[in-house]
Amino acid sequence: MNESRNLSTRLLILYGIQGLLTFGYLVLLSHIGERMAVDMRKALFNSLLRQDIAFFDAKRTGQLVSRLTTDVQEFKSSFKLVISQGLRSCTQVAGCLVSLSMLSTRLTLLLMVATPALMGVGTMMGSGLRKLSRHCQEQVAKATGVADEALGNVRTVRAFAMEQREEEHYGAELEECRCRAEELGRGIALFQGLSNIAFNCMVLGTLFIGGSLVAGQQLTGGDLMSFLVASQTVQRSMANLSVLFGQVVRGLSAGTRVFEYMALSPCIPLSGGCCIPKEHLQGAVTFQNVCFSYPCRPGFEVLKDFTLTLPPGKIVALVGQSGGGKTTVASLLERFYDPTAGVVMLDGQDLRTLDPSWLRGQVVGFISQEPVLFGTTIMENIRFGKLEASDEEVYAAAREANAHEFITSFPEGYNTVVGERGTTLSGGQKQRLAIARALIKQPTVLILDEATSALDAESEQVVQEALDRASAGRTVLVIAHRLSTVRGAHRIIVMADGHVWEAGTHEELLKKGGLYAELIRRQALDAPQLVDPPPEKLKGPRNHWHKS
Ligand SMILES: Nc1ncnc2c1ncn2[C@@H]1O[C@H](COP(=O)(O)OP(=O)(O)OP(=O)(O)O)[C@@H](O)[C@H]1O
Repeated sequence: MNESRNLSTRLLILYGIQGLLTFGYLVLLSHIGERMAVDMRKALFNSLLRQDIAFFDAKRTGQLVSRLTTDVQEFKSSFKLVISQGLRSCTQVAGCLVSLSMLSTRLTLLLMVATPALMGVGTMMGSGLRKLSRHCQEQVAKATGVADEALGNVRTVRAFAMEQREEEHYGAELEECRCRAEELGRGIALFQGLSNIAFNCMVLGTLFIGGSLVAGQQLTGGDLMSFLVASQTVQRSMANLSVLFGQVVRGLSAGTRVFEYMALSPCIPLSGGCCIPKEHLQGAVTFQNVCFSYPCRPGFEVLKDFTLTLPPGKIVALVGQSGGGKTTVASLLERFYDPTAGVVMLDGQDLRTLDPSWLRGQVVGFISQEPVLFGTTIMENIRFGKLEASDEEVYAAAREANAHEFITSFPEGYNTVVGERGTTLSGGQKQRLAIARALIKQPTVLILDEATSALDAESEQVVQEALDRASAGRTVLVIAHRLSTVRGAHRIIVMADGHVWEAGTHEELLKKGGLYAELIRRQALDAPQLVDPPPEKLKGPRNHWHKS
């Protein structure tokens, strides 16, 4: 009794220590794992936000979001499993190998020859499994992309009654996911089945060789039994490791996918380069012999030897056929892309030498046809143009954009939440918020890309008033489809075939009788009243950009 009481007390103390250590390691593991996941997500998100626009042209949002969520989660789970189960199994294997060598060196040596050979085969199978796992995760990301697109554009899906098609599309992608996951499952099953056979053969081998050693009196029967028990612990731990292996494979390929994007460095950095002091900034823009192809379509030249000057404080209109490259010109001016040849200059300085953050944040204001707002308050949406803007500056920008009145008519005023992408606002209201957001940074150069073309006549007039006000004293590039909206521009540039076809004022171009005159004639056929509008119509919403 004394002896067992003694042993029991020691065991009890050991159990206590084990409980405490288990608690400690799990707390530590969760602390490290969660921090690691947060750090990875932050680093990946930072890296994604810094990528070139060309990168986003080639990727689907769902795939990127899947890397931020599923892949990081998978990597974290594997990391935790490897540390908890993996470390335990490895320690057990190492401890038992010491016991085994003390029982019989010869048997242990045999075991140690067989084990690396088996592990070599396992590693080869493992690399195949990793490939399968990567395909599987890519397919999951693809399916997520389909769901993301359908849910993000649910209004369009509903408007075209395409719910069933989207269901089928998503279902097909999920089926593909299932096939790949099952293939991976079969691979892992084969791997585990084979490893079980291998380990059982090793037990059999031990019994066979150990039996002959017992017969030759080189080993006692008791030692052989101890050897078997210890080698079975090794086997159990190895089996655990093989189960863990599947998880590690998934975790590693998830990690590879996350680190792949973290390691990417953009061609156009977010910042760095010089800034032109405000007092010297004039806003003269020059495109000199610019050639450009989108990186995702390298063989297709959108701009060919394109030369254009935007004089400071003047309004230049860019017109031409759809797909002619007008928006591309605006993208180059914002330095979303760099030209493949030629140079874009601001006040005589190559854009590539200027700080892109300064250029986009303080010099160029961009108002597009379909403004995108964030699902937050009106105040925050306007302040997106200049984070440090005071409330007064926000109100002033809203007034300038003809938006103050409608904002204050809402019960919550500037604190009204606009819904995801601004869905709770009308097109004209969204556009005016986008104008306020662009104006708050007091840009020197303003780009208006079909800013009023999505609006009805009434809201177009209100928005146009705001744009007229905003254009005063700024270098303005207006991109327009409807030629009637740009008659008053200081200069009209007609783009065709990727370069400037003709340029001049409305009157000069009409007199010339070239492409512009032809486009005017064609549009006039669609809307005859635009050819020669009566004087009072000139003040209407369809006649803007007068050289006032
Ligand atoms: N991100 C992109 N990646 C690849 N090609 C693009 C991309 N954006 C536009 N393009 C292609 O470049 C060409 C010019 O497009 P762009 O949008 O500049 O024309 P646009 O004159 O503004 O047309 P629209 O008047 O219809 O808006 C088109 O052929 C278009 O398919």
